[in-house]
Amino acid sequence: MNIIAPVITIDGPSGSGKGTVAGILAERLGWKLLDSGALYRLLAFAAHNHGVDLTNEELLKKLAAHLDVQFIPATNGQLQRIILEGDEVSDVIRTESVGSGASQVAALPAVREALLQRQRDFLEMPGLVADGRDMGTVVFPNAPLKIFLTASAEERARRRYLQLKGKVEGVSLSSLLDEIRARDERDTQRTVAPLKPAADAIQLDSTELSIDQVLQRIMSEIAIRDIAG
Ligand SMILES: Nc1ncnc2c1ncn2[C@@H]1O[C@H](COP(=O)(O)OP(=O)(O)O)[C@@H](O)[C@H]1O
Ligand SMILES: Nc1ccn([C@H]2C[C@H](O)[C@@H](COP(=O)(O)OP(=O)(O)O)O2)c(=O)n1
Repeated sequence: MNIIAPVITIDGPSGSGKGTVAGILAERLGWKLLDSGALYRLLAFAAHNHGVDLTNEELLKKLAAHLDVQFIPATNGQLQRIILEGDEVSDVIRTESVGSGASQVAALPAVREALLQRQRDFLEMPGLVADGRDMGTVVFPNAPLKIFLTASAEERARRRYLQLKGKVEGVSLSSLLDEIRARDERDTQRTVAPLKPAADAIQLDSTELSIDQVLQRIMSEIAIRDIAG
């Protein structure tokens, strides 16, 4: 019998806490993790390295189909590691400039199409936690639990600022807020797979919630649905 593994999708805008919450949930449940944004970031980063213009849909589609990438799962409190063409790129793909490039290539339909099956291939027993923009709407529309995580743009910029301060030079709260707003605009306005809650998603505003409180809310939704065994 072919048993389909359950998926929990966590979609939402930049800085809402998706990656943090998805990583902790996957570890807690012993499930696989799909950080779909990393795929778009890797593509933008690889395009830059190979001198491919971020508007060249044909070449980006080919690059996306052949991306040589390895995700090494988190263990014992160590974060997931990402290897691109043999080099560790876990940190360098997290800058706001790579995020902005990711958002540009992500608006191209041929790129999304090229990455679709690669994302679905992450699904395996006992389950998958998938974070991104279109996990609940396009990639895993039958997921038994869909979360749409938000927070005010000001709070998301503040979180990013705290995260990057001391690690990245010249980071400023006001430019982060501008960049976050520009990315929100591009991600929600694009015609293909725009950022929006699935009709059956649970919307969670984390502006006033701690990471633990967000996790508690999601754990109670998992318990209600009895999806984690
Ligand atoms: N509820 C929260 N309260 C305060 N800080 C948070 C919360 N959720 C996440 N963070 C912090 O905000 C930053 C961005 O979170 P992240 O998970 O990368 O967001 P996303 O994946 O949605 O872009 C991280 O430093 C994270 O620790
Ligand atoms: N499923 C996804 C995931 C990310 N993207 C695009 C849009 C986002 O602005 C970029 C980067 O996504 P990522 O989740 O890594 O960004 P944040 O951590 O939320 O800042 O990629 C997408 O279009 N679809």
